[in-house]
Amino acid sequence: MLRFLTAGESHGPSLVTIVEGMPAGIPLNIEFINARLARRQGGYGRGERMAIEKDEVEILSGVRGGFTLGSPIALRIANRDWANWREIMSPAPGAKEDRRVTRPRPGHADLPGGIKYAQGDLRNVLERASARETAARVAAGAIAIAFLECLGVELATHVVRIGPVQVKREIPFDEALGATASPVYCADEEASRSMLEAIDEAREKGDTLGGIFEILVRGLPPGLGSHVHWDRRLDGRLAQALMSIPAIKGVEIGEGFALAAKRGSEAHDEIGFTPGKGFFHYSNRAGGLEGGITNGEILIVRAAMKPIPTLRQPLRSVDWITKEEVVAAVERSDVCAVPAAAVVGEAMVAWVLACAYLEKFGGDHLEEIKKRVKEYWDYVRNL
Ligand SMILES: Cc1cc2nc3c(=O)[nH]c(=O)nc-3n(C[C@H](O)[C@H](O)[C@H](O)COP(=O)(O)O)c2cc1C
Ligand SMILES: C=C(O[C@@H]1CC(C(=O)O)=C[C@@H](OP(=O)(O)O)[C@H]1O)C(=O)O
Repeated sequence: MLRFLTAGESHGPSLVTIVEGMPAGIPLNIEFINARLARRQGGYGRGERMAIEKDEVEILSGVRGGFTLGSPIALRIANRDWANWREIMSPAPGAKEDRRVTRPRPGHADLPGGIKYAQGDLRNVLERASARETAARVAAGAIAIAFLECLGVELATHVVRIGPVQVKREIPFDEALGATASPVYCADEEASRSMLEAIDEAREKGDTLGGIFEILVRGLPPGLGSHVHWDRRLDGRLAQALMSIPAIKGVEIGEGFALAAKRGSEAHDEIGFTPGKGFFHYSNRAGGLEGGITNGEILIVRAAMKPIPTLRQPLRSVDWITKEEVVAAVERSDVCAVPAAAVVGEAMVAWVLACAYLEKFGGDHLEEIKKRVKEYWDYVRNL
């Protein structure tokens, strides 16, 4: 079984990831992971924290000579900001009473987390609820991407909405691959410019924006996931993985919510067959998944992110200790983090797909898995 755990507070010394169950023999180098960490830090609309951090991974175990060993892979990403928080975040006794966070921010874990974990200082909740943790996920996801690339799988991730600005046309896979050149990771030039303006306007007003990103995956065989049980359906697993990203509030597969308004005759993908290539669909409204199983078409997954909840013009709240009406705490914050969230989304989708591959094909060394995958493709193409 493939799994990963992360640990680390936003302003603690570092983030830690342990990846367990990754096969041996996957080529992996630090630059490959760091490039993805840098991409997560980027994207127009980020706040001052990203000027402090320069995320770089340290590989503590599980990789030798540029290849995974099959043993647990332990990764560490240092928090540079730790130097400024040493005293406040110290594990030693002696709470800093005067520095407590007591004005819960609407839209954050501050209040429900404070109630649940019975904390006098809401910082004890927000430190771990912070999306800083997603850097650790991107590091784990990079290993999953390295694995998938060896199996001929490609991922393209792009932003399709920021606040009121939506991309008005369908972006094909190869064009989506180029989205990283845009400051908002959007492949459409005109929409990209309007997105930048929308973010600037929100910043000027002390406001924030959300949006939608899309992940396309090419090269998946039909047959990953299963219809036989609720927790084996790949659509459900992808949705869970994406929804677990802070601030993600909706996930769509294929045409998703729009399908609800269509007639059946306009909603489904007719089936065709080419000898020597196998079955195909004439359209891909299902986004590559039917019955919780990949159907051989490009996987299309979208996720909607709500606007960043920390506002420079804060919303009403109630002091956690005195119960007086106050305005919410203002922490330094991003104005828009949809491009960054898209990178995290890509990592999570890659992770779920890596799990699905291992479940279907098994194997402990990459070459063993590649052989099984190739045999399966031969079967699929020659049906
Ligand atoms: C990459 C990324 C960056 C984020 N940056 C901020 C931020 O700077 N300020 C903030 O208040 N929320 C930020 N968030 C959102 C909060 O972490 C999130 O809304 C909060 O943890 C509550 O979780 P929920 O929205 O899933 O309910 C960010 C989310 C992501 C994915
Ligand atoms: C640190 C990251 O994002 C943070 C996510 C975040 C939140 O509340 O989720 C709040 C901000 O933290 P800070 O208050 O330290 O500026 C963001 O910068 C990161 O993405 O690496």
